Amino acid sequence: MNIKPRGKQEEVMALPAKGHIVVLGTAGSGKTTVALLRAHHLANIPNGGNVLLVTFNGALVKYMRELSNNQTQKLVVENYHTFARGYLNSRGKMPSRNGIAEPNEKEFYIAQALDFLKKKYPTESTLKRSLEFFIEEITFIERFGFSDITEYKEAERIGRASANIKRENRKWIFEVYDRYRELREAGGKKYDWDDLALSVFNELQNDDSERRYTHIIIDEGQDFSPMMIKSLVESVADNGSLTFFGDVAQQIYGSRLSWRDSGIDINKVWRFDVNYRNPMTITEFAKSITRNKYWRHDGDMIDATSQIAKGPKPILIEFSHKQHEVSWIVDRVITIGKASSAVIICRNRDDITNFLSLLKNKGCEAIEINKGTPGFAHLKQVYLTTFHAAKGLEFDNVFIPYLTEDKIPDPDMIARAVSIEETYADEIKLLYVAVTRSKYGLYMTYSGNLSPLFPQEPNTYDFYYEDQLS
Ligand SMILES: Nc1ncnc2c1ncn2[C@@H]1O[C@H](COP(=O)(O)OP(=O)(O)OP(=O)(O)O)[C@@H](O)[C@H]1O
Repeated sequence: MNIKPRGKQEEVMALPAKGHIVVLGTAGSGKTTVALLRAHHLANIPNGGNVLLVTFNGALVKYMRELSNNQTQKLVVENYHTFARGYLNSRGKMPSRNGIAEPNEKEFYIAQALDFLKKKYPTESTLKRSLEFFIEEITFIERFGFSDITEYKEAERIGRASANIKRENRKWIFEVYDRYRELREAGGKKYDWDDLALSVFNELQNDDSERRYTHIIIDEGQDFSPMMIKSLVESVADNGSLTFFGDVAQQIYGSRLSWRDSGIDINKVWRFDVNYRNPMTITEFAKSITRNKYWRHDGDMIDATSQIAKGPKPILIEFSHKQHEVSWIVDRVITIGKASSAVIICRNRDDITNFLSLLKNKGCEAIEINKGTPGFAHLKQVYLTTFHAAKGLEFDNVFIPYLTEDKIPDPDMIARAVSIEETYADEIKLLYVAVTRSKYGLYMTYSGNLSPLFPQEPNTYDFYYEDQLS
């Protein structure tokens, strides 16, 4: 990485290797870059300790490992769950067979717990709420790590499901949670993916041995639950440092969770507001997404400026048939992918599979990005990815197909939604993440009715009907 930190990036690089640091930065402002540079800097301190650079998803771990090809032995790059499993295993607290309940198993045990309590208290109305309601609220309890009903009842920042539940009725939800854990443990699953962090935290409290990491750096921190961050704070050696990088505008997992609830001890927040990736045209378009009525505002959001003045305006194309839309994207992405990196970002895996086979029929071996993809994103090549896995990555050209009302927001998410409004607010952030992946061109297409999440400001993009295309 031959990047010279500039402005506030340089100031953060120069901060002492002790204590807690929080950096909030807009898309493309160099959070991942400075996270990597600082990780290397800390790992190279003579006689210094080990450094953990931790992020949320597997694809980004691969990307960061690729960027830091001169990994030193003292620097470990991994995702939170790998860290958590490894730590619990080192303490003899991870069953030899996988002891973590997958989301479908979690749903199964919560449904059982709910049935049990409904039978026990047949007239209690709180217990008549939907299964989705209980899954969402139990996940919230786990991510905050409330260890008893009193803590949960007193919590000010409440989960969105419980927002319309009287405080005295939260005890019913907690009872379902207790029963869920009993049933899950009886089924051989000591943890689920959302309460792993609480177990790590509790274990660390009883662990007097020397900490493995002197410094921990968190990238994409906005998607870490408060309990995950608390456990990382606890994992750092006393003489060490914790540096948190995040962007609330890109919070696509666990909304309503805030790093401010996670025990990070700071007196100053650093703000990166210069975008080094997106041309000004894309930055302006991304800002228009945040002015959509479905966007949920947050005081930690950064008002961005772009470092790159020149670039084409984003393009939106309406097609009369989906078939035409797909053919246009396939032809166009193959042409563009010969001279630059080009990605098609889809809402779900089925669409990716379809594009992969259509591209293959035309002799193009596109790469699907997932946690196993080795080194990518900067090659002249066609890529495919989901909105979620695109997080943190960048490409010269980005294609986003199927921007129709029946696809975005995702109908499955709407069907399971406890609150439609909140689901819209979550889904619109996915669109924001996707558009800000582009270093140059941004092509968006649809056939049918345009998604309500698309910005209502036609001056921020160029619009074409398919018959206007050359
Ligand atoms: N000081 C700099 N000089 C030149 N290029 C930079 C600088 N800082 C960052 N960049 C470039 O800007 C782009 C965005 O950086 P990076 O991916 O680190 O941003 P980010 O804040 O993590 O973005 P996001 O949150 O959107 O994933 C990268 O191509 C990076 O190389």
